[in-house]
Amino acid sequence: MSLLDTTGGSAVRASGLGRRFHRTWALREADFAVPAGAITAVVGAHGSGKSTLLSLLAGLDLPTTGYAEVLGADPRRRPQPAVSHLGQSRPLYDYLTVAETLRLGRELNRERWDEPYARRLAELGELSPTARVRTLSGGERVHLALALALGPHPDVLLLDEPLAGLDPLARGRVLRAILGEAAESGATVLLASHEIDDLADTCDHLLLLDHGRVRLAGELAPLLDEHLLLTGSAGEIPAWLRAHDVVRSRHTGRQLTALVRRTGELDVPAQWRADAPTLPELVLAYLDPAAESVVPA
Ligand SMILES: Nc1ncnc2c1ncn2[C@@H]1O[C@H](COP(=O)(O)OP(=O)(O)OP(=O)(O)O)[C@@H](O)[C@H]1O
Repeated sequence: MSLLDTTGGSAVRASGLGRRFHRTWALREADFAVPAGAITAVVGAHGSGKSTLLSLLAGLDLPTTGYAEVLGADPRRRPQPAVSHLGQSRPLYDYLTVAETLRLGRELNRERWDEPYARRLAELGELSPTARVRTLSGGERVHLALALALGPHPDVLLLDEPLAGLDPLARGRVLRAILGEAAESGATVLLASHEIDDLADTCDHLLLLDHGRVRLAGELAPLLDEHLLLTGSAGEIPAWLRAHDVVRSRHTGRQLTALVRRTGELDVPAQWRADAPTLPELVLAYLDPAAESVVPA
């Protein structure tokens, strides 16, 4: 398995990183590194360990095994506020107004806070400065929480489902805000999301978790290049195909479709069709439990 670049310039690194809750391993033996400035999609089914990983990287939780490094330091000693974590619970004070919340953000991040930028982010969500947090809709809370997270221009941004509960228009706005921040300040972004379609044009790296294990990690374009979506006549998986990693194979009517990870040269016979997979096709092939997989577990 190719892992994210573990040579110099990593903003985030994990080695043997694991977290067990009672008898459940939420994350196991995670080894990867994320280069500075990368925008990484953290994807996986429900319960695959995404939030656990982001909490460990944010220093909000302790690993059971291994270690993580963020900006060259133990996440628990992270240089505040160079690392921002936006959790799924969007921690906000219900009794404050939007303006008071932003003021609190400024007070907590005096050295780095960019007031006009934070205000612009809040305006993106059409938030009235005098509105109380408890009166905001789920989407409006996301905008406010994002303004708090991005306001200090963090070097590393850990976002747990920032798009959840947003309509398609708002998802686009939020993604553009995140990308704008990354482009402007060179921030490293790890973005956990189930909205894989939205991530395809946004992220340049991928970290795919499956039952707490890292199944795929790396730069997105080469990862996509390593895989092929092959379509041919239904029947046994031919021997020339079995020489590679068949991630998923499926029969639909008279057709056999297989997503394959090339392990060397692959000459596709003329009667077979070969396509480059999209990001959603790649992710679903790895995660779909109904797959007739021949990859060893
Ligand atoms: N505090 C906890 N105590 C016990 N089990 C936990 C705790 N936090 C997470 N888990 C378990 O660890 C596993 C991974 O959970 P995690 O929340 O990291 O997954 P996730 O990929 O973020 O899921 P989702 O997509 O639903 O947000 C799950 O089986 C979950 O039940």
